[in-house]
Amino acid sequence: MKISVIGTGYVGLVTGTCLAETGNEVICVDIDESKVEKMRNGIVPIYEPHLDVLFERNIKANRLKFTTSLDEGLAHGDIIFLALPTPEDEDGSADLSYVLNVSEEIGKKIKEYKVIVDKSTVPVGTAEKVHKVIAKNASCEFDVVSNPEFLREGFAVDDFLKPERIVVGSSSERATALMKKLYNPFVRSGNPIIVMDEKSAELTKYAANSFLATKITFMNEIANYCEKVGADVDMVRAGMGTDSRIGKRFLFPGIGYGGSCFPKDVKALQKAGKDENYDFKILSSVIEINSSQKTILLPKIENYFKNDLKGKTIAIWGLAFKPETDDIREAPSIDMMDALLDKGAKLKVFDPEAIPNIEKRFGDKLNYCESMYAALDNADALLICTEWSIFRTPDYGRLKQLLKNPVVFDGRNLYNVNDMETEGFTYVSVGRKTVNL
Ligand SMILES: NC(=O)C1=CN([C@@H]2O[C@H](COP(=O)(O)OP(=O)(O)OC[C@H]3O[C@@H](n4cnc5c(N)ncnc54)[C@H](O)[C@@H]3O)[C@@H](O)[C@H]2O)C=CC1
Ligand SMILES: O=C(O)[C@H]1O[C@H](OP(=O)(O)OP(=O)(O)OC[C@H]2O[C@@H](n3ccc(=O)[nH]c3=O)[C@H](O)[C@@H]2O)[C@H](O)[C@@H](O)[C@@H]1O
Repeated sequence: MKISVIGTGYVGLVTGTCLAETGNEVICVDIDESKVEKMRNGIVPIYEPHLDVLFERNIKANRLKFTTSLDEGLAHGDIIFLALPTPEDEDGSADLSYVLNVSEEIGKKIKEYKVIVDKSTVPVGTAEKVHKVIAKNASCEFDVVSNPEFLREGFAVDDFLKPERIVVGSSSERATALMKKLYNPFVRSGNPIIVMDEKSAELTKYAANSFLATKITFMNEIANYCEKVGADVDMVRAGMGTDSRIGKRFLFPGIGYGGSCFPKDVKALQKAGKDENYDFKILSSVIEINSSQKTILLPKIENYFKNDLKGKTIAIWGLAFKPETDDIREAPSIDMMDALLDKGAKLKVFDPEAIPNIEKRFGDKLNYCESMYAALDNADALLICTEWSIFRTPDYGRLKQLLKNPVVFDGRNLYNVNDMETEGFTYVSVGRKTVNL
């Protein structure tokens, strides 16, 4: 099939590449000329594990092309995916201007039947709006489908190729048949394509993300309470998670959720509720708790240094909002770094992938290090914000030798508390006892 993808970010590029992998002819359109230039030169513009292999293979096979020309994209695809940004607007709602502006152009430019697929995360009623905007100028038939995306950054290729489900919101039999044909290769293992109306599909996406953010936030509150009463959140998590009704995943407490989606999507659903005079009280709590959770370790760091962080050097491991990505959007590390800089601390930072993005945000305010151990050299303490695998088994001897004080503040509970106690570290984590303070 002929596919066009408008917007070649984390979702668009993965969608385009994976659809090319199953034999479709794909053109990816992006407004960012430098990005398109890079991709034309065979460079994957984002860090996403396993994407490079598929990317290269499909470019070589002539199934994956890139352009800045919307006209070219619209002429090519029978199915046109919109994978455009829907960032948080000033009032918390999703900014639909990217989606609606491109839709307006689509209306003016399409000359034969097309299925316009909204893959961006958008509020209930957007498919209707997109339909209206296109219909204003369209001289041919078209259908609008809502097809929310559930991939996770860092696992995007795997999630796309082997989705647990595909949601198709469509009230057109013709469009639904095309979508089923397109996605059939991805659901051979028996996972379902769930067809529903457009509004339910749109809400499914917000409900899923908001539920997951709530699950994490609930565990963060349990963790905070564990510290008050001397319980161990790892034990509580294991005890709870084995109940299949609860499940083991997304119960890991820490310094809050970040990323390009949970924060904005929870706020967008809360705002959408408000617009209908519905008060999503649970979401308001989630937003408030997550915001304070991001700096939950700050008072503990201040306490260790007797409220005087001026001139103290803190090493930070992990800056991306989660491992296996270079994405720093809403990363808890940013809140911690802002707060520490504000208190007069100096920061030596390391992340395997996110430093270029962090450098754009912080400039020369930080000391960027080439390795995890270089960051420790002469630092007064270590703070961990992201659980990259390489941090999991450090050389404890080297850690102690390089740090001025053997103290680790761990926002992701990477280490066994008893091991850290035996190794002689002052070890502060989330929802577990602090040792050697
Ligand atoms: N990042 C993720 O893991 C997931 C994101 N989503 C949703 O997918 C949508 C896209 O998200 P990302 O891929 O993360 O965004 P992104 O910011 O990484 O990529 C968006 C791309 O669209 C391009 N663009 C902007 N205006 C354009 C235009 N007029 N014409 C052509 N290209 C244009 C930008 O240059 C950029 O390359 C959002 O609604 C997001 O909520 C959904 C599931 C997962
Ligand atoms: O809409 C989206 O963009 C995507 O948002 C999330 O994916 P992503 O943001 O890539 O990453 P997650 O693995 O979900 O992690 C999000 C945040 O929650 C935090 N988290 C996750 C799990 C956990 O147990 N504890 C926890 O604090 C992570 O550190 C991270 O900051 C969802 O998992 C995807 O299904 C969805 O498609």
